[in-house]
Amino acid sequence: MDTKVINGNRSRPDHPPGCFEVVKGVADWLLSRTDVRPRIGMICGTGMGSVPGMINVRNEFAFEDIPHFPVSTVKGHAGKLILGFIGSVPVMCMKGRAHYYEGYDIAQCVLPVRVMKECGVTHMMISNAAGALNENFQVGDVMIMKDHVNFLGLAGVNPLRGISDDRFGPRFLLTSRIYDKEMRQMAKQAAKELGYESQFHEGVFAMVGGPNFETVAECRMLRMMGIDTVGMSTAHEALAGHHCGIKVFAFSIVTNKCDMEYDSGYHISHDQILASGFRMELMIRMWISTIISLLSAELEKTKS
Ligand SMILES: O=P(O)(O)O[C@@H]1C[C@H](O)[C@@H](CO)O1
Ligand code: HPA
Repeated sequence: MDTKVINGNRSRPDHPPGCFEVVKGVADWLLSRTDVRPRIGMICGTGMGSVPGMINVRNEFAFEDIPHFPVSTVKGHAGKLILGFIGSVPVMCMKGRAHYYEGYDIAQCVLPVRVMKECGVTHMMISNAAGALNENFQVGDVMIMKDHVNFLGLAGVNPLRGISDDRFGPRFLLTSRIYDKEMRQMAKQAAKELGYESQFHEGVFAMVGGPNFETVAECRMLRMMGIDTVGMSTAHEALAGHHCGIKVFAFSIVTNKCDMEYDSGYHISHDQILASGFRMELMIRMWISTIISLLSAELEKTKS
């Protein structure tokens, strides 16, 4: 049997999903098919669908055509990986994502993030659609993440679980500064410059496993815990990005309020969430474009 030792750990036979050799192989596969050397990686969830339209596209791949890439089965998630430029900034952009609730192993869910790192990405922008727990948030608002509660991670459904490979990052990771302060500042500055300030907040996101929406008791618990928005993605991607040294920025697009009252008759559906996200696409596009202009000066400084 082919077993080998990585970091003092005896690995399982063959390559476990998302191990370094697989990630490197996928990155090499992509880099041999494009001349783009991306610096910014983007994961576009619901409501960020117009952002890929800003890209001067050089190459586009369907997720299903990329070896080992998890394929999205959710309506509204196109499942395309785009390489190109926004202005002069080389980007690698996922139009849609695969979620843990679709049945993937958590390591498979973050494979694209690790591939981004191996392709040269230094900064990452992640978005999701989320329900608002904070009473001051309205549908159509945006919440910049300053922190998260990763319920899956806390329960051990963690992409850092398993054999520790230093080529990704350390065994024991400090996560108290997971969301990059400079990028958060740029995002707030961009919202101010565009006159969007009243719709933008900073707060704490909670990732739950989904795919069901939360019960009233769960929503009340989350609010009591000081959580502002809740959704079914992002925290594991942010964790994997931070682990491998990428500067991470993430935000929630508030597509609905959470149901806090029994027998309220309030209804949440994926189609409503898609419609709310769609209404915000123009604003998000302008905002992301402004953040990227602000970021491009910093990227110039660290060009290799
Ligand atoms: O990929 P995101 O997190 O934006 O997708 C949202 C959250 C759930 O996956 C689903 C619920 O409607 O859409
Ligand atoms: N809960 C969980 N995930 C979500 C929600 C929600 O209310 N809205 C959009 N994604």
